[in-house]
Amino acid sequence: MTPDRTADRAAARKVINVSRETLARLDQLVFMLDRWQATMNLVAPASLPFVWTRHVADSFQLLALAPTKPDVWVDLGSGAGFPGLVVAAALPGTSVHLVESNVKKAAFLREASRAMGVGAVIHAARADAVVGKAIETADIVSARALSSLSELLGHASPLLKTGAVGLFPKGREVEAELTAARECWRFNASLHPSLTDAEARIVRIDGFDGPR
Ligand SMILES: C[S@@+](CC[C@H](N)C(=O)[O-])C[C@H]1O[C@@H](n2cnc3c(N)ncnc32)[C@H](O)[C@@H]1O
Repeated sequence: MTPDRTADRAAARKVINVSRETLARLDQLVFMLDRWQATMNLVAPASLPFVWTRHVADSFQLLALAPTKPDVWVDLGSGAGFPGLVVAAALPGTSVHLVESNVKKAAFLREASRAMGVGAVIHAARADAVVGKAIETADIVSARALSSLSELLGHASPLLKTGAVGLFPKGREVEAELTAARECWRFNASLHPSLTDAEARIVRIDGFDGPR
């Protein structure tokens, strides 16, 4: 491990307080990401030395905002598995669905899930093709860096309507995104500070009544 990577993993461990087994699964995720990143662009190359804080811990912090022991967690636009594979590593009893439209990234998710031994269900499809269809209900629906909040609510609406809690990490434009989303949708939202980025917030959707 490079000195940067070692220090970054140690910093992330302040947020990621988990069993040895879960940590081993997360180490395996990072190992797989390094291996596949050599031939395809899974995450921004500049973020790789900081993969533990920028991606793993940033994903892990969502767990504190979720109801305890969710049965079903759906992550939309999972990319390299953030936050979906981190959730799957931390919640072995939860059925975790990862929806990713890029077939190469979906192949990575399948291989990484197998290597981690987490058995996440990978859907190589666009969110709209599976949400409300193959996936009818969930306790949690998450998405990081997929689209604007308003579009996210559209993608997640069949699950939010049936009672899922939404967890959506957002950057400094979060207030503007909330204002725009309120023009299209009726929902209750709370904002939570990010433990990994002082300017970021996590939007938690706790009630959703559909379009305006
Ligand atoms: C910017 S990346 C974010 C990946 C990951 N969530 C993260 O935060 O690192 C957005 C991902 O969503 C996928 N994507 C875009 N539109 C999608 C859709 N409608 N349904 C499912 N996945 C989609 C892209 O292929 C890409 O992997």
